[in-house]
Amino acid sequence: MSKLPSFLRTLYSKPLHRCLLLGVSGSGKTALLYRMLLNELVGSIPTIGFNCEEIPTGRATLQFWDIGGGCGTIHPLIRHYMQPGSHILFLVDTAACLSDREVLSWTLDGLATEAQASRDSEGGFFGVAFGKQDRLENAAVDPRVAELEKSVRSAMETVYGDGKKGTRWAIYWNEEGGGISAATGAGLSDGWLAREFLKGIKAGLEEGKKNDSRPPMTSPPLSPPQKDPLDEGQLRALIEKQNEDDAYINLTVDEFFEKMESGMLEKWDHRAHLRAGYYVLIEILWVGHGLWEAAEDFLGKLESMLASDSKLAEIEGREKKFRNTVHRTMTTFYLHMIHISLLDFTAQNPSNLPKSTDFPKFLLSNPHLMSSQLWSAYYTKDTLFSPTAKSAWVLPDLKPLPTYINSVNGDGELKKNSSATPGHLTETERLQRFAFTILKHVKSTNQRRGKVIKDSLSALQKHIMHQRSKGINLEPYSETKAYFWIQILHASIDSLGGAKVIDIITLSFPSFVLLFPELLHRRDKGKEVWRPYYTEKSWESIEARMALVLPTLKPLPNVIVPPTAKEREAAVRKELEVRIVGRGSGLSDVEMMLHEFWVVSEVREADDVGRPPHTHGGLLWRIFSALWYAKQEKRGMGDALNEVLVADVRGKEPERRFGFTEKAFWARVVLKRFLEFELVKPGDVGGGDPRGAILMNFQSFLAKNKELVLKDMWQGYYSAETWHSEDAAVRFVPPDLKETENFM
Ligand SMILES: Nc1nc2c(ncn2[C@@H]2O[C@H](COP(=O)(O)OP(=O)(O)OP(=O)(O)O)[C@@H](O)[C@H]2O)c(=O)[nH]1
Ligand SMILES: [Mg+2]
Repeated sequence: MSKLPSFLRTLYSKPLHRCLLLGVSGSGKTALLYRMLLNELVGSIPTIGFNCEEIPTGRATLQFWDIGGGCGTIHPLIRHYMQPGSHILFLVDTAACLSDREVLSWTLDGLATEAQASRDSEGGFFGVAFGKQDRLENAAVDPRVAELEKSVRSAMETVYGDGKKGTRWAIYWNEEGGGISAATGAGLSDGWLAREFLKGIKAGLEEGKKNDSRPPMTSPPLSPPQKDPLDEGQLRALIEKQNEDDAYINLTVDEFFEKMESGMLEKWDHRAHLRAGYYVLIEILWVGHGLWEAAEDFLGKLESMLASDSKLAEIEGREKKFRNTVHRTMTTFYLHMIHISLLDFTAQNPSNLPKSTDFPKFLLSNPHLMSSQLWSAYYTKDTLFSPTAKSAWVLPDLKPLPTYINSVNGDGELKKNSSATPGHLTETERLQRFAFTILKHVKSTNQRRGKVIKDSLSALQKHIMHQRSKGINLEPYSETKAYFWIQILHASIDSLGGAKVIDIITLSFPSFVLLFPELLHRRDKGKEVWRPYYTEKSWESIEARMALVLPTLKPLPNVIVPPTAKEREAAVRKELEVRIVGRGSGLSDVEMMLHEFWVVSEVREADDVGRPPHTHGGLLWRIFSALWYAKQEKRGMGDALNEVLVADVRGKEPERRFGFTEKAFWARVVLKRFLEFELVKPGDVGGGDPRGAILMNFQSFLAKNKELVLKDMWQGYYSAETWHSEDAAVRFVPPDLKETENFM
């Protein structure tokens, strides 16, 4: 049986309503949220960043986003947490509003601003809750209470008009139930407020349906997807029939694409789409790339096909044969579905990597792909056919994409040891990893090879001396040995040669090793590789340690025998394994040292005044220095972080752009560690340049939290599909692999 039903079965899940919890700073948002969730009063520290919790209510789930800070400071951020249709629950600190005119005016201003913003951005329902009522005395007879309610009501009417109460907004007092209070739990621990708020959301939805002229008030309710007219058996029968008269089965992949790009395919039907996707993906797997490159490749070919067709149609004076347009989300979606089926197919056929001629067999074991309605379980029509989804990759709005991990063990759990450091390494392996990391760095950053090598060698020397001084048993540093491996690996990489080679930038070391087993894999061999070039005496000499000593027997090789097909296949398999299990390769101390060294030197060399961060190191630095200043100036760290988040969400092209989710992720990761970090030297903010002091602290911060230098850390929390989506670029999308709290 195929896996199809496992992810087509769960078509109907509970509706999830996205709700923002707003209110002035200290109004009790966090206390309210956790009273609803845990029925406890949680400690009272101001929220830095945000909390996100799901409160099951009736037959729906309310997903609350509690964003730290008052409306004034966070207002510019709100849109990054909001989606069209997000609902808002605005919390009023009732007691403070009565006793403090300033709080009252902040509250009313904030309320008016957020209500207007919600209206303007097609927001959903807007509720106002009067909290901290345990602090009121004689509320029923206090004229100030009535006065407060009147002001709130009139602010809401100003925004929504007076006829809209109940379907667009509501206020919550809970007079009969004893008020609302996170301290006593009134109105919260029994779920009253959540139920009332959900009622409002639903009333708003009903109203929205009745009145079509108004934009929808919520994320589209989960409607049953359109059913494919064909069931699994029928799909299978269709595939079998098409497999029999498959006109393209004898073409090589290149021939097929040539036909496609020149507009010469007989038809461009669903099967042809799947075939092209399958071919693109198997080629991409060989190179060591993934879905993103596959999507680019596919769309490029599609564009050529459409262009050729138009040209031919014009010349021949006929109608165009292909009517499709380029649709990025649709393409990426199907490629994703083919990709996970392909990984599965690969796992089930361990003897060979999938080939182009396996296409009929592949389809037959994944008949669901043949359904042209497959998308409808994941996307509403409105979302999938929006202009944004056509031009950018947009996440599904009905339910998350299935992942390969899900389809294997159903719970999305990554294997535990995914970031484990490798076991004991020989001196030779350490040097090989050192060399490999440097060469990858040179290739991916386009920096000057000579300078990178020189700097890295001196960093290695320091590192080894430092380790040895701590009593760790390592061979002394040897410039000649380190350089020797750089040279050997460089020649090996060059031997990979021309087009469609494995891309070493994405390759992990354990996979790379399999390409050159004779040189790198077998420990004893690796140990002796220097023998043809150096005499033992010169190899082990003191001079060879201090400086590069040229080979005494023969020059170092420039050419290395390229890997055989079998070796390449072994490497690709290993890499797939690494990717399927998450980043399974682990890094040694030497590799970690290099990454840390590069981050620090980049920050030290950059003149970053007012420049948006465009590298990972730059982003870390920006977040760290914001926190450092906040601490020195005794300002709120939450506000400082919020400023980093709203600033330069998009840096200048063509520099690297950071999406909002990416920045928020790193902000939280850095913050958590910053709170546990003791500043080495506070420095003097008042006079002079504090940069030196920050830099010193930054360096020792990184030394204590080395994992921060790994810019792929997000892979433990997010799927690549989510991380690279347009949604993640413009607003905060929570992790889809691990819970948020794990990194906070
Ligand atoms: N008496 C009383 N105190 C409350 C209530 N809710 C919250 N508090 C207190 O009010 C203070 C602020 O509460 P928080 O929940 O941290 O406020 P917040 O709105 O999340 O604040 P920020 O995260 O800074 O935006 C804390 O000292 C809470 O213990 C309540 O219902 N009654
Ligand atoms: Mg809070």
